Amino acid sequence: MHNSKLALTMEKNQIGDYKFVKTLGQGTFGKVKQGIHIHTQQKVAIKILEKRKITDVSDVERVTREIHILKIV
Ligand SMILES: Nc1ncnc2c1ncn2[C@@H]1O[C@H](COP(=O)(O)OP(=O)(O)OP(=O)(O)O)[C@@H](O)[C@H]1O
Repeated sequence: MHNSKLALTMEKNQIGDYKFVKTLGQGTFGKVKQGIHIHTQQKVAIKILEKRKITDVSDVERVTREIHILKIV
């Protein structure tokens, strides 16, 4: 499976071409930050999953389902 995200580098305030602007909220599995594309200024929401919080099979299923739904859009 092709996954370009694997090639992204993460610095303190930036991931790939997106700079972190601020924290939007906190969910069960991690934080959601507002990001802005460094060239186009497009604003996005970036969910940062904390692997240690994904503990059982139902967590994996929930996270996987959300990733699949977001990929369709
Ligand atoms: N696209 C978005 N735009 C703005 N804020 C967002 C966006 N996505 C998430 N947030 C904020 O981040 C918080 C955490 O989102 P996240 O999807 O991780 O968890 P949740 O759905 O609120 O809760 P849970 O993880 O328990 O299901 C949200 O409650 C919201 O405040």
